[in-house]
Amino acid sequence: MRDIKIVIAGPRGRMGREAVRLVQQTDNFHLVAVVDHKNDGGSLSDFDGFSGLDIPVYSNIEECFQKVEADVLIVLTTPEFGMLHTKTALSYGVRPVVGTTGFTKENVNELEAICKEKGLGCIIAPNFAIGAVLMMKFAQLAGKYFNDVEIIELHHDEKLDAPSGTAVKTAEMIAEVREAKQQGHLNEKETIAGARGADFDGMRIHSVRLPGLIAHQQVMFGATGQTLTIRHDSYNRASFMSGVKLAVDTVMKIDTLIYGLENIIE
Ligand SMILES: NC(=O)C1=CN([C@@H]2O[C@H](COP(=O)(O)OP(=O)(O)OC[C@H]3O[C@@H](n4cnc5c(N)ncnc54)[C@H](OP(=O)(O)O)[C@@H]3O)[C@@H](O)[C@H]2O)C=CC1
Ligand SMILES: O=C(O)C1=N[C@H](C(=O)O)C[C@H](O)C1
Repeated sequence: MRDIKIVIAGPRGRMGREAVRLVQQTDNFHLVAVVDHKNDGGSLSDFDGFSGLDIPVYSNIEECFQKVEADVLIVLTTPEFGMLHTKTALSYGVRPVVGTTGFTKENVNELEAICKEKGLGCIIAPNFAIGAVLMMKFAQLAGKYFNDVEIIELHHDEKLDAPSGTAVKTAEMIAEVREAKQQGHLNEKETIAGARGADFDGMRIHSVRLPGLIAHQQVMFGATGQTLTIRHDSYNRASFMSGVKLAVDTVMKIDTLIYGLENIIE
């Protein structure tokens, strides 16, 4: 297995901390730097929970790639910075593995064009958990047979984007196969704005935010006399790490952009 030199953006975050652990535990992965907008210089070991990790810290991603040779950037920052970090990595010939959510269709298209032009791999994964990827695939299968669907995503209350990247991806995948339909009663009216959730191609997406939750989603289908519910729960962030590992290994072997782990799992 070839050695892969990795930079992580957002190392002090909930996902970033897990990713640092993953890289440390994987023989052919080597953490060469981290990008942390609030800290510049010094070492990752200066921060709580990273003792012994003598890894350089850069606040400026451009400076990071000018000084450090890297193969892959793992992007685990906030929706506001995800696009900037991904584009910067590509401009330095570094392959991005993007966990950050909140990308628009236009963002994905723009990145796809850059990857094509440069012949570089990039993976954007709205959800790295294998169970969540299966939940989306199963929901897509069900969407061929049921055209009434409501997606209910439930997350911790520190989450910045709504709906979740997973919910949007699920809706996109269902929309590829579902017979178009505007759901609910033709004359339905919200007496409180937002009561019926977000409208994606006539499907509804509901976002629940509560302390105590991590990342959960159920996709409910309905037809005469029956419902079908497909549900996935992540109880911790370690649940995402086998997907991050798969994405890092895979991004080194591709020269285009892949949006969604369902496109790379066997
Ligand atoms: N694809 C997947 O499977 C998963 C994706 N996610 C997504 O990953 C992202 C991160 O989630 P999570 O870890 O929970 O969020 P956190 O808020 O815990 O972490 C984000 C981290 O990014 C840091 N940060 C913000 N801006 C910058 C910047 N410009 N440069 C460097 N670091 C920066 C923040 O620092 P500070 O707080 O100091 O500002 C923080 O440490 C979200 O978009 C989330 O939706 C989450 C879980 C799974
Ligand atoms: O912010 C999170 O926590 C998560 N974000 C991703 C999303 O928006 O779908 C993936 C997972 O649901 C956890």
